Amino acid sequence: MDVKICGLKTPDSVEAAAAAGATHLGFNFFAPSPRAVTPAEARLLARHVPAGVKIVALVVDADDALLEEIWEHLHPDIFQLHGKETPERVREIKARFGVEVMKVVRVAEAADARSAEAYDGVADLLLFDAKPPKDKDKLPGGNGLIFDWTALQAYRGKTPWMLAGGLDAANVAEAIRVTGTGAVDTASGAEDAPGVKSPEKIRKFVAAALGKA
Ligand SMILES: O=C(O)c1ccccc1NCC(=O)[C@H](O)[C@H](O)COP(=O)(O)O
Repeated sequence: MDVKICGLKTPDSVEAAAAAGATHLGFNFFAPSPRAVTPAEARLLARHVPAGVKIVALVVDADDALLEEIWEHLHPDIFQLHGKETPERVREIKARFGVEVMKVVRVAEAADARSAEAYDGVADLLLFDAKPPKDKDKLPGGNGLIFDWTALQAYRGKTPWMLAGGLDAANVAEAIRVTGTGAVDTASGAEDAPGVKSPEKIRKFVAAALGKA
């Protein structure tokens, strides 16, 4: 089981996630987010990431200048594209950096899951997440919202995928059972407050995802 902890901002939380057995650690470069870090900060945090654990750089409709800056500081294993990036933009980013790309697809119903098939042969990985609320002051992700997991039964694509959206230690085992996913991700489900990770909640989330709770 792959387990990603997203929106890490401190060495302690990076170390807690890696020690718990997380396979992917996410740094968030969307400036308005309470989880945002700068590329320079991420470079320092990355020193606490053990070999073999994948570094994921989360961006939202990032321009080339930001992607370059992140690339120079961090050399992430994966760019997580959490905006409205088209298949063409995904292809462009892959060609430019030669890096894996995980495209986020927001799901509320079966048609949303099917729309992900447009990224087949383009994205290396998909991340199915909940649609954000319509209010303008809400973030495009990391809102701790669950979606109807059964909508994913409609997905017929070939691209491997990860599940996100309101997952926490209490519901992740059920999410895995219902969807059959082999990869899960949380941001707010391992926090005491937006942007404040809890080492205890991180440990509990990873243990529950790995069936060790
Ligand atoms: O976390 C944010 O603040 C954020 C801002 C803008 C786009 C995406 C964002 N977060 C996404 C994630 O951290 C996760 O990959 C995932 O979607 C889970 O979020 P959550 O529902 O909080 O567990």
